[in-house]
Amino acid sequence: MAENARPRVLVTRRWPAAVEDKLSELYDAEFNSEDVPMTVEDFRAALVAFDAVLPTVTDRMGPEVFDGLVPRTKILGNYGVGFSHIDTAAASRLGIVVTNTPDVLSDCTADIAMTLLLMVARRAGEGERELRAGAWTGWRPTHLVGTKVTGKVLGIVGFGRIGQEMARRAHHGFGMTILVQNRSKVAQEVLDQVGAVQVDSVEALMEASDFVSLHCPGGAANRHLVNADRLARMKPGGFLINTARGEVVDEAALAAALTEGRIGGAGLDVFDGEPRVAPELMAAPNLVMLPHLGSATRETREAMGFRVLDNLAAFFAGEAPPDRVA
Ligand SMILES: NC(=O)C1=CN([C@@H]2O[C@H](COP(=O)(O)OP(=O)(O)OC[C@H]3O[C@@H](n4cnc5c(N)ncnc54)[C@H](O)[C@@H]3O)[C@@H](O)[C@H]2O)C=CC1
Ligand SMILES: O=C(O)C(=O)CO
Repeated sequence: MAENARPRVLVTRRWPAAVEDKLSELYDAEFNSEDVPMTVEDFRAALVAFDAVLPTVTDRMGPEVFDGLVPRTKILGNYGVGFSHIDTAAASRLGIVVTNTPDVLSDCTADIAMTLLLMVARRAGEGERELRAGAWTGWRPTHLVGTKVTGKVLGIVGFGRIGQEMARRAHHGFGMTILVQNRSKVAQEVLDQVGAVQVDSVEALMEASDFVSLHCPGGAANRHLVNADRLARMKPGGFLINTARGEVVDEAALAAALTEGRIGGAGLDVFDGEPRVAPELMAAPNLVMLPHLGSATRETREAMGFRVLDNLAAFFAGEAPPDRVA
């Protein structure tokens, strides 16, 4: 970069206007005006042309994006907390720093997990569809009878920032008993805030919970963490909620469990290979699906953008970016 030249920054999707304005003010910023996911070739070209590239969850940055490059890019400022779409080891080998946007989206993502839990338990999607179809014949004691949420057991897989927010909502708002399964031991005082008990296996959690909500990262390590065997361990009538990543659940096994009525229902905000949704899921009963809305509030989407800006500012000032993940 020539001395005093502003860093060249590429934003891979459209961002909230306030953040784009700030980026244009501070950097030589370029936006993907068509707002469609970039290809591998687009990324390879970007990595040799820009000082910073700001990708997001729809950008698959696998090894083929980085292979054999001599990049100009020094930082990938991911817009989002999950970064399993980026081959961080390949980026690091090329000396590229990777950052994410934690915390600012935890509330809203937990809200969507709670929304899915309530919607599927109380058959809200079915009810709305029936009413809009003009098929509602009136109140009756046996109409769209769902499952009570208050006082039930919620099992949380992945007790990090979002998992803990989910537990707060469920425990303090709905009197739920919280079980936790986490990769590492959770501090007792953190469990005590929501009266939670940590169990030592996913199996134990599935067997003891009325509702299971997934809040771990995606990626190869957690692919099909919820598989046919673990689904079979759920209580008959139990519910599965996934706002983590699509690949965490074996979707074919989930669709079978729903279709055969082995579990009560499921709520999904994320899908393996999204935006494609597996036909088996489309056909499955007792399933509420949302198009990856976890962080989709005006306030949060702006905060995510400004969090990326904080990381860029620190990086280009020669300081450690606060949210460095690789
Ligand atoms: N639906 C949506 O729009 C959104 C989805 N997400 C997803 O939520 C994930 C979690 O975000 P945060 O809570 O901020 O991350 P975090 O890093 O604070 O928490 C993740 C937790 O999962 C645990 N974990 C990892 N693998 C595990 C396993 N196999 N079994 C049990 N626990 C495991 C970790 O130890 C950690 O405590 C993100 O990685 C992303 O994939 C995040 C934001 C929005
Ligand atoms: O931040 C993430 O990981 C998302 O999935 C979108 O906010």
